[in-house]
This record gives sequence, structure tokens and C-alpha cells, in this order.
Amino acid sequence: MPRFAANLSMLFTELPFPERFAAAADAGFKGVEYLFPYDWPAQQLAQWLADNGLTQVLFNLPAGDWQAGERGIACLPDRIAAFREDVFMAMEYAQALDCQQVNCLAGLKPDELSSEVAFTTLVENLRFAADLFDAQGLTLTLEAINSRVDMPGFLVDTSATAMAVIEAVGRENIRLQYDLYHMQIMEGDLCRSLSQLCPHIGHIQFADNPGRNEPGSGEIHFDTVFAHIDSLDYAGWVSAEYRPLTDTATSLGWFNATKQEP
Ligand SMILES: O=C(O)[C@H](O)C(=O)CO
Ligand SMILES: [Mg+2]
Repeated sequence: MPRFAANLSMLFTELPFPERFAAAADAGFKGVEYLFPYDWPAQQLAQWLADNGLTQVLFNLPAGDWQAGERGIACLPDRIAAFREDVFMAMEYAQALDCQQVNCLAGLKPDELSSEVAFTTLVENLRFAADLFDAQGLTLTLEAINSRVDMPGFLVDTSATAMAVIEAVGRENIRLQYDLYHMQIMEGDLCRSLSQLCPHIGHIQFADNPGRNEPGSGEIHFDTVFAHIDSLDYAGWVSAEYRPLTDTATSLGWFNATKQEP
């Protein structure tokens, strides 16, 4: 079975954030991720990870004013200076948390911004980040997020767009973040596209669809997809990034079932 991690921004939210680390470890996870670490001192987060024997598998670059609706600033030409400052802050956290991968949210494209300028800005920002990350042995990921349900207007909403950006960046340490939930909404054909994109994938996340809840709540055949991921040359983490239908413990049937296997 794949190496599963828990997203602490969506799982274990019955508990205050600091307590989610122990809950994830008690449930059997070895790795965790969450949207953003920046509200907490890096040393504090590192302690919670160490106390619970957990690996920090991923977090996001700052993504602008989330509460105000921003979903990344990497494609915005008037925010390049802020993006660059964010890269330095993310690198400090990655080092303190011993985290190997940081994801970049491309952002929503304002109507008045041309697709060409948004694309070029994103590529140049990612190249800037990738070059700095490289010196620290870090990998940058870029995620395609569905624009049909969760993020209308998100610039990078298909695997083809994400791969076009990644190819234009042209650096070894930028990889695709493949989220099964977003890809099911936008493209489907999950096993075939996982096979095709596998050489470029740095991180996988999942939720069922519709609803973005746990495996078994929707239309995705997770037994098939997880077995398929196992058959690929993919050694990365596979993170549960779903909202439990009721509570986290009840939602973990899929995970507990994987522990029964020989
Ligand atoms: O929503 C997602 O799929 C993400 O992975 C994320 O980090 C931003 O929302
Ligand atoms: Mg995701």
C-alpha cells in the first residue's frame, strides 16, 4: 500500500491544532501535512512532529490573504515582490521542519489579467523559487485544482496546464502535485493519467467525489486506484486531504483496512 499521510487542516479538526499531531500518530500515520505552518513558530511545529515521530511531508507557500479569498499570488504580476519574500519564509520553515517539498498555489486569475501574462508571471516566479529551493535540496510542487466546484477562476486547473507550466519552468526540482479529487472532477480516467504523469509527480493527495469526503463516500474506486499507485514507480507520499463526513475516527475505515493486509 502507498505511504499514507494525514492532512491536519482537514483531518482531526475535532481537536485544537496542536493536538492533531498526536491524534494522527495514534491513528497510525507516519506523515502529516497542513495548508500553512506560518501561524506557529517553526520550532514549536518541529517539536510536535518529533514528539510524535512524524514526518512533515508538505506545506504550501503563503497564498496571499486566504480569508479575503486569495488562493495564491504566484500568477499575479503586481505581487512578485511579495511572492519572493514568501519563498524565503517558506525555506526557513522547510529547513526547521525537515520538510522536503513545498507546494505553490498558482492563484485565481483576475478577469482583467491576460492568460499569457498570468502564465509568464507564474513561470518566472516558480523558476525563482525552484532555483533557491535547489540550493537547499528542496522540491517545489505545483497542483492543478478544480475550477468547477472549489476554485472557479483558478489558473492551473488541469494536469495539461500544470505540465505546460512545469515544462516552461524547466527545472529538475519542480514536480506535479496530483490530487485525485481535483483530477476526478476535471478529467477522470485516473489510473491512465497517473501512469502517464507518474514520472513528473512529486506528491499525491485524495478525497472522494462528490463532496470531498473520505474514500467510500463517492464515485472513486479507491481500492483500484491505491493498488494502481502501488504498481507505479512512485515512492512519494499519498495524503488524505478530505473532510470527514461525520468525524475523523469514523472516516478512517479505508486506512484501517490497509493495516489488515499482510
Ligand atoms: O485544495 C487543495 O487541494 C490543496 O491541496 C491546497 O493546498 C489548497 O487548498
Ligand atoms: Mg490538494
